[in-house]
Formats: sequence, C-alpha cells, structure tokens
Amino acid sequence: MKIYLVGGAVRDELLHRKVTERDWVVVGATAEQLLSKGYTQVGKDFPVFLHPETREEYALARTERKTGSGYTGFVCVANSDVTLEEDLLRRDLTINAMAKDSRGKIIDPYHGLADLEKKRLRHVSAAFSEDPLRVFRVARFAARYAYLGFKVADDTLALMKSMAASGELQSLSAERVWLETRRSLMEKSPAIYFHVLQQCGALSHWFPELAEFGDDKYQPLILAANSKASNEERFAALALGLSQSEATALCQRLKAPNSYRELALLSASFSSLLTHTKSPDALLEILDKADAWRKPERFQALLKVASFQAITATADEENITKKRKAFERALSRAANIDVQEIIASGKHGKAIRDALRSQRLELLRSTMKN
Ligand SMILES: Nc1ccn([C@@H]2O[C@H](COP(=O)(O)OP(=O)(O)OP(=O)(O)O)[C@@H](O)[C@H]2O)c(=O)n1
Ligand SMILES: [Mg+2]
Repeated sequence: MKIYLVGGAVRDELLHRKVTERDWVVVGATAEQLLSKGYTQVGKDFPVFLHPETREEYALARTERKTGSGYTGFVCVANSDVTLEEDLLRRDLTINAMAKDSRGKIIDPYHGLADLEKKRLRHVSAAFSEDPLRVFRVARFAARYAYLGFKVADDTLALMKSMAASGELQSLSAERVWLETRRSLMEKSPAIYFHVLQQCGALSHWFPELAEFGDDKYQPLILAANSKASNEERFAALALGLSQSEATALCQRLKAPNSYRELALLSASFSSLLTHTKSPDALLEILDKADAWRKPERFQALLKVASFQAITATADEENITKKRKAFERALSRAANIDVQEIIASGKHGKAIRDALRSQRLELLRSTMKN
C-alpha cells in the first residue's frame, strides 16, 4: 500500500499559502486493510477513511463514472488496482491533481506545476464535466487566486459554458451552491467569482438577478472585501444592486441563512441611506423600518454596507465615513433615551410614544447638523 498527499494541500504548499487541511490517497489497498489498521470509514458512497490518530481523510484511489443526470448519478470504482494516475485523472483542475509521496517527490502526470507557473486554472480531462459543482468551484478558485494572477484557461471556460448551457447546474442543491458562494465571498476577490460565472453563462439559473450586472454593481462588494467586511456584509454589498423583490428571490433560491437574508434585504431597501437621507424625519422612519432600536448591531452593519454604495457613488470616502460616524452616534444616543423617565414624568399611552419620538427626532436633528 502506498500513501500520497493530494489535492489542495499539495497545491497550496507550492503556492506558499497556509495549508488548512490535508487529504490523502491510498493506492493498492482495500477497505478491509484500512479498517484493520484502525481507520474508520466515513464516506457512504465513496471509500473515505479517517486516520486513527490525526483524523485526516484518507481515500482509496478511485475512478468515478457518470451513470445518469445530476450529482447522484455516479458509479464509483475503488479497488486495489486503481492507480494514482487514474485517481488524479478524475479530479477537477490540474493544479488540484498533483500528489506528493512520502519522500517529498511531486507526482504530476497532468502538468499542474506548469499550470501553477502559468497561473492557469485548467481542467484535467473531459471527466471534469461529470460534476456540475465544479463550475462553481473553478469560479471560487479564480476569486481566491486572482491576486496571484490566476485565470481560467480558455478551453476550461468553454467547457464550463457548455455545462451551463446543458442545464446541468440546475440539478445541484441550493445548499451546495450556497456553500461555494459563501466561501467565495470570503476570498480576496469575491467579485471574480461572479464574473467567471457570468462569463460562462452560469448565472442564469442560480443568480438570474445578477445576470445583467455591470462592473459598477460589483464595486461595493470589492470595497467590502478590501475592508475585511464580514461574510454577511459582503453578501449584502452585492444585494445593494438589487430591488427588494430581487433580493428576496435570490435569498429564497439560495436558501441563504437568516442573518444573510435580513441584512441583504435591508441593504437592497436602503442602499442610498447615506447619500439620500436628508431630514431627521426620514432617518427616523428608516430606523423604525429597519428595527434599529431592537437590533442596533444590524443597523450598524447596514450603515457599513450602505457606505460601500455611497463611496462607489460619490468617490468621497472621507466625507461618507464622517457621515456614517454621525449616523452611528445619532443612533446610539437616540437608542439610549430613557423611556422610564418619560413614564415617570406622568405620561400615558400615546403620549409616551409621542414624547419618545420627539426626543429621538431632536437628537437626530442635532447630530445630523454637525
Ligand atoms: N468536485 C470536486 C471536489 C474535489 N475534487 C478533488 O478533491 C480535492 C480535495 O477537495 P476539496 O478539499 O474540496 O478542495 P481543495 O482543493 O482542497 O480546496 P480547498 O482549499 O477549498 O479545501 C481537490 O483538490 C480535487 O482534487 C474534485 O476533483 N472535484
Ligand atoms: Mg481541501
């Protein structure tokens, strides 16, 4: 039996990036052999095992053959005759299809090293199209490695185009598409993910609302990524370019978690919060609608996301940042008004609400003046 380090760990080591997880492939062994050595089997469809001590993943060398449509239509062949080269052949990209043996030698039958050198994301073989998720994976890698100059190879892009055109992407689950999307948002250049998907016509099923996006609509997302905004804030920065109903449809289709959906919908509704809110009354109305009193952190996040829109529109970062800070101060002061005090002054029912409102307005007025 021979064991090799494969996939992302080999790639990222060669790129001098931090290796976060290590995957191994085992050649010339059977499941029984691994089980008898104390490995535990985790893959139901695929023969994947966990090392008894490190808990890292060890997979028996395998080939996959497609039998039908969709993600489940696989036949998996894993027996002790499958060679390392056969296992590497069924992988997605050449830079992901390299192995390293126990002596540190790189095994590279499909020229991943050359593609690392040329900064090229290139598929290994026609077997690429057996898994439609790979269209999204390649877009994610493009977003991750764009800062190094990596581009999707022309023939790979053409293959991705034909996969998108075939309708195969519709067979993916929302969960898997969301996972790739969420990961991509956290990468250095998240807008590249959507650019690549747009280039190969892959937006139309899962992201039709973004299909007509021009470069300017991605600008807030780029600013968000550059300022190390959270994942939710990045997704919301994308939603700035959508109407309320488009954002709703997108979140529903992707089954985006609540925290993402809420901020995205607010951002779609109040995208010009920092450039178009002229009066204290208008700001108070937004604060009420956005439930800022009960969810102040979410409103701070909305202000941050809206600032990406405002900076894109005005190119005046200094001024916008000042304005955002003023709004934040106004909110925290208005939120600190003591209702008990109003009640203690002898007011009842509607009079309490009116007093609260006029105190809030007064505070907003004074902060917005400065
Ligand atoms: N749809 C997929 C998923 C995975 N792989 C192969 O399995 C390896 C490990 O998969 P995964 O951990 O998902 O990706 P990594 O390349 O390790 O990337 P990441 O840094 O995102 O973990 C990949 O390198 C690739 O060789 C593949 O060919 N097709
Ligand atoms: Mg990995």
